Amino acid sequence: MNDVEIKRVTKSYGQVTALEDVSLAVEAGTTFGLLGTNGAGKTTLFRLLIGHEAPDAGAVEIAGLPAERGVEVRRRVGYLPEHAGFPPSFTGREVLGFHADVRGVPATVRDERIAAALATVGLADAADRSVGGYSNGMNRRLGLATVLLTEPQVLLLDEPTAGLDPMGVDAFNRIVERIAAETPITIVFSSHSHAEVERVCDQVAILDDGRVCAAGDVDDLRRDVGETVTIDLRIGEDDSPSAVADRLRDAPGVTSAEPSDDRGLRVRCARPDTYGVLSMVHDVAAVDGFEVREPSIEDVFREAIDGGVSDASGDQRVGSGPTGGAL
Ligand SMILES: Nc1ncnc2c1ncn2[C@@H]1O[C@H](COP(=O)(O)OP(=O)(O)OP(=O)(O)O)[C@@H](O)[C@H]1O
Repeated sequence: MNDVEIKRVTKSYGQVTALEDVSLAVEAGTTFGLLGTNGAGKTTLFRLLIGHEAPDAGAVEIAGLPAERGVEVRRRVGYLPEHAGFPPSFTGREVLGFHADVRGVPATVRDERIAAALATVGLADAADRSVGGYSNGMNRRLGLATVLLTEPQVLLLDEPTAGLDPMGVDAFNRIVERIAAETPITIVFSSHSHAEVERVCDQVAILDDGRVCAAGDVDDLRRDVGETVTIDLRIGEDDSPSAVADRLRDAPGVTSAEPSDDRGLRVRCARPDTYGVLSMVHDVAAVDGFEVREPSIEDVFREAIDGGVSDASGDQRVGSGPTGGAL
């Protein structure tokens, strides 16, 4: 059973097409990552899912309801927008009390739900402090607590860790992972970070300029590009990475070869050709060091943005443009 069904959705704001012919399905119980650069259309997709806006074309269903039935949808779906803020003089517990009332949490379970939400996000000890004194990370965790109060079927988290320091990102993501493991909730989680999506999500869709350019199981997508490895080399001072890249680019098995900085060279090649490529570099330049990297979601993203197309069925066409690092 799918908790999210987006069928051929298009949404424009004046001349700007925010989403174009987007189709996605999220199976119940999945943690689904929406990965995309600034302006890719992630927030627009969330706004359509929660029924704050309607698509120009296509259909959106969530938690078994058409998204246009906004009030009913919001009883089943918890939406944490990108910039959720709270009155600084309120305590964490008061913020949650306010949200419990607004969201119609029954009085009989109100205090119990608030205590459970505080415990889940690790704020029980800070519950009676005013949120003006909370760190950024604590504020985000309080935001997460507000959307847990109704025990939703689906959680929509729009870039919940944007702007947090690595410790804050880690703390937030550990909570999301625990919720995903211990409850049947379906989670849709948007991010700019490949590493984060790879860690937290089972499924991913990569959005670029309003279009889905790859989607599917995180492991399957990684396997699709799994025959390509990335070799990061440090080239000795007497040689030029761009000259070495020029010589390698057309060599057998090499997908791409680009200087990565004034001494760095990044080569992508078919796994069986790794040794041959390293030998070729050694033949033409002094190498101070190298690292061979297995494929990651970042590689999937680059393939997709460079022109490849993939979908959840595993049907993939891989692009061959430069590996420019889109994020
Ligand atoms: N209300 C609006 N009016 C006009 N243009 C809009 C509006 N909302 C979004 N857009 C445009 O639609 C496109 C998609 O925006 P959206 O906010 O959905 O992207 P995003 O992936 O969430 O970006 P970010 O990572 O920066 O939050 C952008 O070009 C944006 O400028």
